[in-house]
Amino acid sequence: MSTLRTAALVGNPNAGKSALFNALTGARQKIANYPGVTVERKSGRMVLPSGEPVELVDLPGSYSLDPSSPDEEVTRRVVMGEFEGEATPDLFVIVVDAANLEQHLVFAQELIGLGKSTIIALNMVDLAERDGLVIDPAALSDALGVPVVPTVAVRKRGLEPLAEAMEGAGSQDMSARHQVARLTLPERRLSARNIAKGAIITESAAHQLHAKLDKVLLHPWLGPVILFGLLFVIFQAVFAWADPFIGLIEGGIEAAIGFVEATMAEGFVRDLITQGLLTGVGSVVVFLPQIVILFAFILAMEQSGYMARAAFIMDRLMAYVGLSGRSFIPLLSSFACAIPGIMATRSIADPKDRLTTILIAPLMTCSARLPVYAVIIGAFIPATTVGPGIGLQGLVLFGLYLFGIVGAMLAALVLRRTVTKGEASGFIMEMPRYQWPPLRDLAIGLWQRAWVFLRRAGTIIFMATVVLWLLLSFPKAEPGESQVDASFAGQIADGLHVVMEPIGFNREISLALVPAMAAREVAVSALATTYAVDADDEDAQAEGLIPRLQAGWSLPTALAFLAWFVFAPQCLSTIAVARRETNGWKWPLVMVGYLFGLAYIFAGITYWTATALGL
Ligand SMILES: Nc1nc2c(ncn2[C@@H]2O[C@H](COP(=O)(O)OP(=O)(O)OP(=O)(O)O)[C@@H](O)[C@H]2O)c(=O)[nH]1
Ligand SMILES: [Mg+2]
Repeated sequence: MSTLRTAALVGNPNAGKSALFNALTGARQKIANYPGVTVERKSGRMVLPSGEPVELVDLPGSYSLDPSSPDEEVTRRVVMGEFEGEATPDLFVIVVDAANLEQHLVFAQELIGLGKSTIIALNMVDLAERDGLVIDPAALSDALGVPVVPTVAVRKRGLEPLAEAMEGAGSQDMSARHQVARLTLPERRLSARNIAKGAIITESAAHQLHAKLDKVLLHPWLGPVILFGLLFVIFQAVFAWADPFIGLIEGGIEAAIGFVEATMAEGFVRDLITQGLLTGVGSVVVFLPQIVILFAFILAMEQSGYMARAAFIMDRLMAYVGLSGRSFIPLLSSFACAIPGIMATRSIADPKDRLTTILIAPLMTCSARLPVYAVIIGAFIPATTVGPGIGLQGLVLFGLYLFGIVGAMLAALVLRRTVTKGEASGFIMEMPRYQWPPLRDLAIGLWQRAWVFLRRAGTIIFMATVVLWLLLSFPKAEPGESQVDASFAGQIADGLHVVMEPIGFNREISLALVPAMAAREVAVSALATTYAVDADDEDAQAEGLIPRLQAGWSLPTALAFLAWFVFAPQCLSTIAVARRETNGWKWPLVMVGYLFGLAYIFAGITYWTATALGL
């Protein structure tokens, strides 16, 4: 009978702990090919061959039990049994990367030296084999005094032997371990080298191709050019490839509106469905294809090992503004959403580096801005080409992303010289090996992103849109009066408009910005709903958002609106996460203040300049 209740996956970053966790528990933790992906303790349930359930804990990667960053602190506390409300795990499953054995054995020995039940998952043996490394698990097990099980987490290989070893780990013979207990760090390094040497049977020079790839991709000027070119292609693709799919979704929504209008009696519920749900929420959902395309690229870059190279390339650039390549990964995650981005800063050791990264993370263009940008670009930027294969719309989108990045870098520069003053810290990150992104993982990752987007559309965006629709629909207008003028929302908009008029925002925009605090995409659904309510007959209603924007907005207004969204912190969840991660209101308030300030100033400058140029 096993008494195993909890087991923890521990080891160096990027060893495949989360991949193993997913394989063993059926969970879907994020995995990616760079160190520092997991920053929190996550637990799940796995079933041993005997049928007994075990709580399995996935931990952030760590190099030692001497934490140097907040995520490593979590690992230390769980391993040492200092984590509140939780006993020390009954069993450690140390995950080591077979192709990086020597390096990973340094921490592994420290863990083994704790004298707890321990087994080793010798993970990534497929990559080791590909590199021409053959490792003898028995020799490794003899040297370390703990069972060693070869695994390939992403192929679900070796899981059964691993589970069996976990089950049998209760009756471990600790006497075999005396040799590794209580070694100092230099001693552990030396013994790691010897143990690795003794366990590796053959080694060939298959590293060559990767070394060549790195020569090109990390080249001092070729590297940045390739990175820049790649990003350029991505934004072209977002517009060029999405069109047919967007057309399909639009057609579907139009058909649904037609169907509802043909089958339902006129009245409150029908208007709510056509104006609020289908027109409002539908105007956001049409951007799903663009989001999927963007993430297909991001996930492929993450999984292939290229992203860590990009961080390395960016390190030099980031040093100019007082940050290090460490901030790159959190900032990059912020392209999906600032919330995981801000969480990912837990892997940054230096507190001031970390704070600066949190404060600038919202300037990275999150996917919630994509619908906002896309709708305005679709309406005001002609779909012409400005060179062979270079579309103007994609170029403008690329420009907006760059604008955000440059804004973030400048903000970092100022912050590092003022409120978060301090020395820039160095950057060390091990480069993961290149590999083809596993298609299955890509598909799962994409599906998760799409699902996050659709769930937002179905919940927060839907709710905010419906509330706005209600405020727009009541009180009812007198004959001859416009419904929007008469409504509560119209009155709120009149008040806000006073503040926003100087930067070229009309009443509809001023109104849309309020519910868009819940989520940026709501700006789009709010505009769609406002115009749908405002339309005096069904023909006008069926017109769609883009023609209405074209008819109602000047180009300077549209450009100012884009500039606003580059900066404005229109997201309550981000503010809440910043509060949690900085333990107080001070920094989130600084963040909100400076971002709204920048948004107002830059929208204004854009508007006045565009007007002066006669656009
Ligand atoms: N080929 C191969 N790739 C693997 C294997 N296990 C994990 N990977 C890949 O290695 C990368 C890192 O995996 P993760 O599970 O995120 O690593 P982790 O140990 O949780 O990393 P941190 O959370 O940063 O500590 C991902 O790209 C995985 O797809 C394996 O056995 N074989
Ligand atoms: Mg992980």
